[in-house]
Amino acid sequence: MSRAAVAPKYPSAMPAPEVHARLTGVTRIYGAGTSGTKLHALGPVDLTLERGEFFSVVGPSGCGKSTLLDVLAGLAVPTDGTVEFEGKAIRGVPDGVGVVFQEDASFAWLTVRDNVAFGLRRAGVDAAEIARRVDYAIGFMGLRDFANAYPSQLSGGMRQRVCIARTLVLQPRLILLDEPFGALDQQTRLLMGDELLRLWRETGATVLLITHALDEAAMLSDRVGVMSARPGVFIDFVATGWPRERDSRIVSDAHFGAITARLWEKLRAESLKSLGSAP
Ligand SMILES: Nc1ncnc2c1ncn2[C@@H]1O[C@H](COP(=O)(O)OP(=O)(O)OP(=O)(O)O)[C@@H](O)[C@H]1O
Repeated sequence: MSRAAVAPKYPSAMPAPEVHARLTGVTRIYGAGTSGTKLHALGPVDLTLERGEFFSVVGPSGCGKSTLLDVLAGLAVPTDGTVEFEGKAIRGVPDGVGVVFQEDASFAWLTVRDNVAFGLRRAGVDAAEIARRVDYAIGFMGLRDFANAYPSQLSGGMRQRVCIARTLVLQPRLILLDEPFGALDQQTRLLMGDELLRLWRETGATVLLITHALDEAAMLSDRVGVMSARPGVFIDFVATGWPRERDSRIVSDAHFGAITARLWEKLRAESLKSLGSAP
């Protein structure tokens, strides 16, 4: 056997990456099993998320990104293939997985504090523990002064902070975000990106972010997966090489431009396909 074949892939001082979630041969066909119209939305997709990595997905509109997230969240069952989280097949929403959606999903009739406490109350967590976790999440997301406000009294960015705090309070080990900042203006989006990086660093959670914004993907991620036009499959994986300590100031780094250029090069052709135009 050659030396190269037996050499360890990682130096002994550096632990090998641990698989946190894995999709193998996952497809999703809407309407499968019925006599009506079938729509092949996704796959086959193979994807491995390492524990603690920040992974983003970009792809043309309608290519199956949200479907991919739904499958990982246990909200949709794949037509084919397997989905694992922490070594176990996913059936239903797994404990330890938190989801943040694009739309403002805060409850208008509850205060910020009650919004954040909602999931814990439903789960029957005791009152002292709820108070402790809610205080932490509200403080972490900079919402302390708004704890007794209602969502209608907050800006879009603050409401999305409430939604993130509501997920954070559940102490997820895998956080799935579907276009969480899509409705926000550019400056707020970049600053919310900084908040998300801080949350990722401090919790050690694995993050999967779906975004249309290439700058967001390039700035936030350790790795970006580019999907094809529907049915979405991964056509490229781009490792950004950023240090763990990073923030939105890296948008002025020359390397940032190189990453977004590569993402756009791949995405442009696929987006034209999904619009029905020639590249
Ligand atoms: N419940 C459903 N039933 C039938 N078709 C669906 C359903 N949900 C999504 N689709 C279709 O599946 C395809 C993929 O949808 P999906 O929302 O996953 O894509 P996406 O990449 O997240 O889209 P966008 O970028 O516009 O948010 C689309 O053609 C969509 O119309």
